[in-house]
Amino acid sequence: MKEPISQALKLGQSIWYDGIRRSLFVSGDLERMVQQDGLRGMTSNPSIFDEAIAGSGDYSEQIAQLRRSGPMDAKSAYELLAVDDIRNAADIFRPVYEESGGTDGYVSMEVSPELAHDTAATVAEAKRLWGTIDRPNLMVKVPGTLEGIPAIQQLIGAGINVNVTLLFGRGAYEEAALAYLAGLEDRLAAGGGISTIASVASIFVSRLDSALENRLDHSFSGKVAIANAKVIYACSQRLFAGKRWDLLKRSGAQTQRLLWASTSTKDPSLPELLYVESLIGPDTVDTVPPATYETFAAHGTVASTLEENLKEAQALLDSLSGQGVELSEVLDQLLKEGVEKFSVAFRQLLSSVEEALADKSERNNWNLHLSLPIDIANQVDATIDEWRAKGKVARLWAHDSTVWTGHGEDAWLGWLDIARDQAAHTHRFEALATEIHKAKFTDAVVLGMGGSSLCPDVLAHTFAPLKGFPKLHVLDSTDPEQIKAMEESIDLAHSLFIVSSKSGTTLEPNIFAAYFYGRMIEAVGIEKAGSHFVAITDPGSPLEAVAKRDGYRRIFFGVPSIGGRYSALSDFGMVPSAACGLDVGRLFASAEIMAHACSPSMPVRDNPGLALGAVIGTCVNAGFDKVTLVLSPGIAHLGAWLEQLLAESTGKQGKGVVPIDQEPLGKPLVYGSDRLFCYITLAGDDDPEQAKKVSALTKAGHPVLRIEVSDPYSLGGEFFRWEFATAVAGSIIGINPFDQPDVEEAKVLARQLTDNYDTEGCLPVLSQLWDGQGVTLYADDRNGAELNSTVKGNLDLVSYLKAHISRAGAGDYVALLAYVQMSPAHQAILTQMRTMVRDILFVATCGEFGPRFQHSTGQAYKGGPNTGVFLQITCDDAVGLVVPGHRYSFGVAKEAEARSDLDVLATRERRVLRVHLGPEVTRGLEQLRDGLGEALRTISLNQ
Ligand SMILES: O=C(CO)[C@@H](O)[C@H](O)[C@H](O)[C@H](O)COP(=O)(O)O
Ligand SMILES: O=C[C@H](O)COP(=O)(O)O
Repeated sequence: MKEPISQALKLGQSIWYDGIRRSLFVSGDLERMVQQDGLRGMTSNPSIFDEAIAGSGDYSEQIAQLRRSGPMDAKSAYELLAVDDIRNAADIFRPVYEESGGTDGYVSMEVSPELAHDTAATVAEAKRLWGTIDRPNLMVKVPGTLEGIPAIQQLIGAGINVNVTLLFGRGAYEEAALAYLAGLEDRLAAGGGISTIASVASIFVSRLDSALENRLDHSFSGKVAIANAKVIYACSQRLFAGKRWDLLKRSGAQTQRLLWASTSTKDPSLPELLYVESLIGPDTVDTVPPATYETFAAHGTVASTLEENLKEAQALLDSLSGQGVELSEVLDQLLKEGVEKFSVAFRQLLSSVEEALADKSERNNWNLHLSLPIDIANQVDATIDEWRAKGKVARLWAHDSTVWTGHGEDAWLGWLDIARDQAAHTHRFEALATEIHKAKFTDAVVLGMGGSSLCPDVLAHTFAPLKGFPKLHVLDSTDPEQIKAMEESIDLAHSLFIVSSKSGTTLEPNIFAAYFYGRMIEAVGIEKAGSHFVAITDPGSPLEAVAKRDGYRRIFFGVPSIGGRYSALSDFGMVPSAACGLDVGRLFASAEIMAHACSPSMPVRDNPGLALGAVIGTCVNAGFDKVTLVLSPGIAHLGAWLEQLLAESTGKQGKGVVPIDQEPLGKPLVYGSDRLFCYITLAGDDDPEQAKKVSALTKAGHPVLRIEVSDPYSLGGEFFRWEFATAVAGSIIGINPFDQPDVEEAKVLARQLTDNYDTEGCLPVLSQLWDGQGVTLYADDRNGAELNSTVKGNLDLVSYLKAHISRAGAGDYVALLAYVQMSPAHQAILTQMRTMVRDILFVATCGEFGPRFQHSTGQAYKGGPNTGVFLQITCDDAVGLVVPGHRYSFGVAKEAEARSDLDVLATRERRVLRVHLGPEVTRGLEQLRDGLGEALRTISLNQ
């Protein structure tokens, strides 16, 4: 038994599970929780069933069967699904029921919330459910409304177990308890036995604090709901004592236990287990939702807390009127809202079932369509079979590092559960959205690199800005022109800066933060500057200290077991999204559905993440390692997130994916046989030209996989699917997908150079390879010697470019790494260069901006297969921008990053040449494009 659960039981409290879904049975998880953890019961409600049925693929198979079996209305279909689950759960809890003599082991199912104000209908419905489910350890849930109370008496009188739900205050509780006693008396009077009748009175805890959050000052935070529960407990002590009760007890009556419901904390500033740990005491039940359950089972603190300070609890409630709060009104309102909330969930649930019955929402292989050469398709099948035979999906979820290399991967799997955990706390994102909305910011700028900025970047480009919320931007370049351009595009005094760095030690976000904090002081004054900043970082990082020192508005924490590129659904991706008004709850819901589809409870063949990962991993091992991303226009920026995830995760030890993003599509003939095309489209965003070209590639026999994303919020699910697939591909390729050794090395080198600049006032002098025609070339000794021996005295730009670029052969790729402003004009020139290279050399091409790519594809360039030919492009900076607190400027920082990049590429024996342009960057790039064109023409003439 889990220690906290067994200790609570010793103190008289049974822990129940506040959740149900089919996968709990299929996976054997529920059985394990009952047998090994010591779980003693389960509750469900309309919201829980809505989440389970509408929010997962668990039921699609059964719904499809129902559809095939003939016309059926949504309510009947829902009931069939729910009844199956409740029966299954009741059977799993049956041994607990038997062994506890009928005090524990119950599973609750609620009557339709639409009947909450109709006594007769509630009684009839409860009796029908009792008969249909036909399990002695069922509890039928009836709300503690005015009309529910007489129904409780009648049902208890009829020998049916009742869970009285939606109780908020002492008055309603008393009514429920008296109805229970009266019901027992009725049954006795009618000659029935009462010893097998059980009942709980469900007191909803957290909702009271949530209702009072904005009405009381901070000193009341997290206290009122607990005091209210204690006052109810004191009342139950009185009701279940004395003459009336003794008589019933002698006839075998069981105490109607108090059950604490709504027990997860909703206010993020409160400890997660506050309500659970504060209400442990005799004759009680605590039903805890999944995320809270796991935390409590793992490290809950158990002490007999319920009976402490009972008198003070009443005094605290009495003091509320002095604060202008009429408690009884709040409690009435909560009941009203509670009924409404369950009714809404129930209606939503029925409409999803209806849709599924009409075949609108059945998930067909999760929109993944494959067109693979037959030998690859066979290998993919064999890989999936091997995963099934070796139970690798379950092992992956169980954090078994031997799925990969057995070197610490288990410590990096926090992303598997993050959607579920976040979904349980959407309240904190709602609070942030309200706060930012009130503050009337016009712009929000994420200052961060790679994994800490790419998810917000995708969402900023996918969703239009929302009225009343700031427009989302991302700054991930030290190019001074780019920083200035960002500053000029926003209204500084009305902007929010989100400094995002997991480690808190990355050079770029730290110097961006220093710069904009200084600018903010100039704009709004030192007192207010901090309120324009938010930090997202891991606990205890240097950035946390800066945020505290500078009085940042909020600090959000990452999860230490989630690496940057897997952090999209953690606060790194979700805080900026919520701040800009996106409905992060919808992103989590879609991610949860996908996570569930990828879980061990689903058939291995239907696992959408495994299928994708198996294709990628198999293709890479078979030499199709240039994973070419083709995205429909509305989600074009997803490519930058995907390339980081794939490249940084798999590109190491000379192996891995080389992602190719934003390369215009060409005719089938211009591609070598090293490509896997991933065509990802957003429904309704089709580009017919693009579709035609992809279809030509498919016909020509190139491997192509296609994914259709139904709407922008489904990106939540895609984030999870691709993370899972990348982890699977990493396992197939045979590397650790969670480290980034070569990125780290370049980061350290760049910091050394900038630190050195602070003491020396300059960077070390570089020796040139060649200088002329307005550009300077640099290379390390090995590359320099190789190029010099090829140009054979023809010392000009075109000859060097030709010598360098012609080193790329079949299976290689050419990467242009430009440390210049990331503007559309520059992007267009790089694209022209890439197209020329691809169409003449038939090799894959990458076009990246530095230093941004160093935190992304940079890992694969340095650590992946040694098939890259790199042309680094740097420039003189027209704008000088000093980094506050340092001697160096942003231009120097960028130069340090370019140098460290070049150094690491050279030490990894890569083919690399640096071209330094003058201060006129666009002209310099055009000159380079023309020179490259000429070089390629002479190569093609010689072919
Ligand atoms: O069965 C019960 C109570 O009887 C529970 O399922 C109860 O409905 C839930 O604890 C609450 O609905 C959860 O409330 P909340 O955490 O969403 O505020
Ligand atoms: O991809 C991650 C980047 O290197 C940024 O790292 P960070 O979040 O620790 O600043």
